[in-house]
Amino acid sequence: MTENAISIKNLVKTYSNGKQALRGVSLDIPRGSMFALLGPNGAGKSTLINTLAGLVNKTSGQVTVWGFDIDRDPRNAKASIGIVPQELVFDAFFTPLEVLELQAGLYGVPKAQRRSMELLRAVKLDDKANAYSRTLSGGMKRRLLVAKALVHNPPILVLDEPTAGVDLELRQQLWSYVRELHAAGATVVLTTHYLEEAQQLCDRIAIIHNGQVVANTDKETLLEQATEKVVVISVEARLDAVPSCLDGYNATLRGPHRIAIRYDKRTASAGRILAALGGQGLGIVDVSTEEADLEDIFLALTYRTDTVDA
Ligand SMILES: Nc1ncnc2c1ncn2[C@@H]1O[C@H](COP(=O)(O)OP(=O)(O)OP(=O)(O)O)[C@@H](O)[C@H]1O
Repeated sequence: MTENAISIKNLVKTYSNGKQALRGVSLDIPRGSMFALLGPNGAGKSTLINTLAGLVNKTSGQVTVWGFDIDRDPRNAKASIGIVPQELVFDAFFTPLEVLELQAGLYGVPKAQRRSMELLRAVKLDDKANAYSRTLSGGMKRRLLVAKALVHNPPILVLDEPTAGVDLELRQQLWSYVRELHAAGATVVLTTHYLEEAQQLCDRIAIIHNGQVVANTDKETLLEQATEKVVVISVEARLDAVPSCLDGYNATLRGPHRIAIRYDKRTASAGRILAALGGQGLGIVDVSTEEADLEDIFLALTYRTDTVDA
């Protein structure tokens, strides 16, 4: 039995118009992980997720979901995954309770094992159980889609850009529920444009760009790849220009009393920069450093492959 929730080998998808959306993607998503799939628009994230869901037919490659090959055992593969799609699509004339009951029916969940009301309570929609879906706000619809993805009790939950256009409070509610599911054992895969969200929520991160995986590692390792740091030094003296002792550094003024110096932490240190400034009689009053974050790494990686592709 495989340890991976999802295992993808050399996945290629070429659409009928010739567009190669996935160009040999290999990716293992460990069971029990909280996994982020990041990538700019058009990178291939939805194509990847829709392949897992059985909505897109792959061109070649091998995919297993919870150990079930999607070609040889599509029924079990589908039963192992719940997908929250990007678009808010509902039949407006069904109530949330009916939406969940219908979905349970589609998945063949016996009546005695259905838990529609429990799910509505979990996503805080129990008071809307019998309202028409068209009367729900965007955020409520999003929550209903999460409940819908969970009716067949799948061990894997995939959320495709779930918080795009969702306000901050709701986003936090949604994430706290997703965290609960994860703590209860679910494997969670999410695609997001909010890098900060991936950084806060996920333990593993893959970056996909132009249909290829350009990074796939645990969050800490990815963050360690950031080699650039910034030290910001505030001084008493009024500065008109960067002091000449910083020649050779990438230094800029951030106002008349602050200097920001970018440096590569492998070859320089804040201490050395301070030492260079120390003898100048500028009166150092404050020093702070800024670490690169996921966004910097993301930009560096996607920029690099842009350049390679060009
Ligand atoms: N049905 C289709 N026919 C042809 N090309 C498609 C089709 N669906 C997607 N594409 C193209 O495949 C590429 C990958 O698209 P995909 O939707 O998977 O990217 P994405 O990373 O999910 O982007 P977004 O964040 O914008 O949803 C894009 O260039 C897109 O235009």
